Amino acid sequence: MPSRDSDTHLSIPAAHWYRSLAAAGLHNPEVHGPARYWLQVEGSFTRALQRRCRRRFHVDVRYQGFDFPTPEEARRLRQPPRRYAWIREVRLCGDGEPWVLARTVIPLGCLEGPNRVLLNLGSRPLGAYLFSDPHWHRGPLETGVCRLESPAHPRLARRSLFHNGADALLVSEYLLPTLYQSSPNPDL
Ligand SMILES: C=C(O[C@@H]1C=C(C(=O)O)C=C[C@H]1O)C(=O)O
Repeated sequence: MPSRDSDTHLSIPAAHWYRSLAAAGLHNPEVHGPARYWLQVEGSFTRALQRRCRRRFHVDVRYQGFDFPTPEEARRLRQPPRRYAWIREVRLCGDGEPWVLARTVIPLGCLEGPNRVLLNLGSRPLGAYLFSDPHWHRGPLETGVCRLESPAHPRLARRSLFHNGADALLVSEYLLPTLYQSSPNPDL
């Protein structure tokens, strides 16, 4: 997937998506290692990362604007190809270090009424909005196996649709190895 980031190991990689962790594990057994906690953690991912921080959590917005989703994203969202969506790419950083790269595709239908606020999130985490509004419901998590580009590059990812009535947006989170290689579980 093309990414706007010039820092190559911090750019969003191409990934294959699997409906279950077990299916992804056949392609990369690393899903059963320390990353597993992060691939499966329920509730807001932002909250889980904040619990892992010693000092400060912040969202570093790398890109946001209207653009075309990839063909695979459009299929997952059941959108016709080449229809504009609001696309947001961020780094989720803990204690000053990037831990996760996230890409969110928000079809135009999700941006009506009060959800127009999604256009102006800035560095406020998307999860804080989605999990505070009872109209949004998360669908099942998928596990992504990324194309390997360098040792510091994300190798594993997770994504899910968030539904609001007939509308849905797609949130994909790519784990940087620094997140799970030092301390796999925030409760440890
Ligand atoms: C969906 C969530 O929101 C997080 C915040 C994001 C953002 O601000 O763009 C992107 C991905 C998420 O990990 C969450 O916290 O679960």
